Amino acid sequence: MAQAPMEEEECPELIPIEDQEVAGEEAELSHGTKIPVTIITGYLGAGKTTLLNYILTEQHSKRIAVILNEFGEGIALEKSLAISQGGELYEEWLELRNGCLCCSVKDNGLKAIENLMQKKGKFDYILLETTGLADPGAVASMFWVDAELGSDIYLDGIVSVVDAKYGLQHLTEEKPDGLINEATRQVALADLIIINKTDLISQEELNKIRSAVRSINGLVKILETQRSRVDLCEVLDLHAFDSLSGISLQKKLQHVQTTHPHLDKSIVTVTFEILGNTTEENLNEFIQNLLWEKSVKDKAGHPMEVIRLKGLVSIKDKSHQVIVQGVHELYDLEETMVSWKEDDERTNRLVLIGRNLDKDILKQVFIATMTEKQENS
Ligand SMILES: Nc1nc2c(ncn2[C@@H]2O[C@H](COP(=O)(O)OP(=O)(O)OP(=O)(O)O)[C@@H](O)[C@H]2O)c(=O)[nH]1
Ligand SMILES: [Zn+2]
Repeated sequence: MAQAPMEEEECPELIPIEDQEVAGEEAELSHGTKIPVTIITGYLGAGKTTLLNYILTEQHSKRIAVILNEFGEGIALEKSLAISQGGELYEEWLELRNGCLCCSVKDNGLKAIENLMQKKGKFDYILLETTGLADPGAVASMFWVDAELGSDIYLDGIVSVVDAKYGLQHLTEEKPDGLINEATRQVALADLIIINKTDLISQEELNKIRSAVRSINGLVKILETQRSRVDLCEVLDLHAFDSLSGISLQKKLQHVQTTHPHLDKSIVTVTFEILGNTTEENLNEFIQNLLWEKSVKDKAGHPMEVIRLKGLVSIKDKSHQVIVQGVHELYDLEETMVSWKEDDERTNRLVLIGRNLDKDILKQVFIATMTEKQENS
C-alpha cells in the first residue's frame, strides 16, 4: 500500500468555542485559537465539491465552515441557497444542522475567508475549495504573506483530489510554454492526496496512477476513495505547515525516498541527510540560491526548480530542531518543540519536490555551504 505510516493517529479534538470566547485577546497569541484552513485542490472534475458536500452532510461533531467555489448539482443544500446571477461573489452563509457553515463563492476564496472571519466563534475549521486550475502554492502563499489573515487563521494543509480515471492524462499534459502543468503542481504541493473515482478503473490502472503520484511526491499520504468518502480525521488537522508537525515530521521524513522520473519531464522527490550543524545564515543562503536566484543547476546546466521544500535541520546554537517549509519561492524557518538530545545526533534532513533536481549536487551544495562558514568562524 502506498500510504504514509501515520494512519493510526487519533482524530484530534477541536477546542470548544466557549473557551475561545472566554479566553479573549490573551488567547489570541497562542496557536490554539487560530482557525485552521485546509485548501482542497484538484483538477477540474476530480471530486473536490463532492468531498466538501460529503463533509457538510456527514454527521460529525465539528463545526466546519466550507467555502465551495461553485455549486455541485443535486445536493440537498441547493434548495436552500439561491445561486447568484452573473457570477458575482456570493456571500450568504448557511448554518447547517450538523453545525457546519457553508458558503458558495466564485473565484474569490480569500474574500470569503475575510467575510467568514466576521462570524468568528461559529465554527472552528475552514475548508476552502480552489478552482480546478488554481495553483495551490499561490493560495497557500497568501496565508504566509498576509499578516492580517495570518493572525486569525493558519494553513493546516493542502489536500489534492486526483481523478483516478483521467489523472494520468492530466499529469502528462504538456504546457506549450514548458511550465509545469497544474495537475502536477497540485500533486507536488499536496500534504494529502485523495485518488477518487476508483470505481471507474481496474486495479492495474489504480496501481499506475498511484505510482505516478508517488513518483512526483515521495512524502505525501495517499488515500483511495469513491465519491470522495474519507474519514474526516484523515483530512483535518494535518499540521503540515507548523512547528507542531516537528515530531511527526521527523518520523515521516525517515520514510521518504528519493523517487525516479516516471512521466516525461517529470517532477521528482529528492531527499537526503547530512550530519552536523548548519547556521541560519548558511541555510538561508542555500535556500535562497535554490528558490530565488535559481543558481543551483543540474548536470546538464538546467536550473533546479523547487515547488515544495520541507525539512528538519540543526542550526548551531539552537537547542531545538528547526523546521524548514517552502512553497515555490516562499519559505519559512521555525524552531520546533523537539530538542536535540545529544550533539552527535544532530542532523539535517531535507525533502525537495521539483524539476531538474539532482540529489548528489544538492548534497554537495548543502555540505559546501556548511563548511565554508565554519572556516570563516
Ligand atoms: N464515478 C464516479 N463519479 C464521481 C465520483 N466522485 C465524484 N464523481 C462525479 O464527478 C463529477 C465531478 O465531481 P465534482 O465534485 O463536482 O468535482 P470538482 O473537482 O469539484 O469539479 P470542478 O469544481 O468542476 O473542478 C460529478 O458529476 C460527481 O458526481 C466517484 O468516486 N466516482
Ligand atoms: Zn467543484
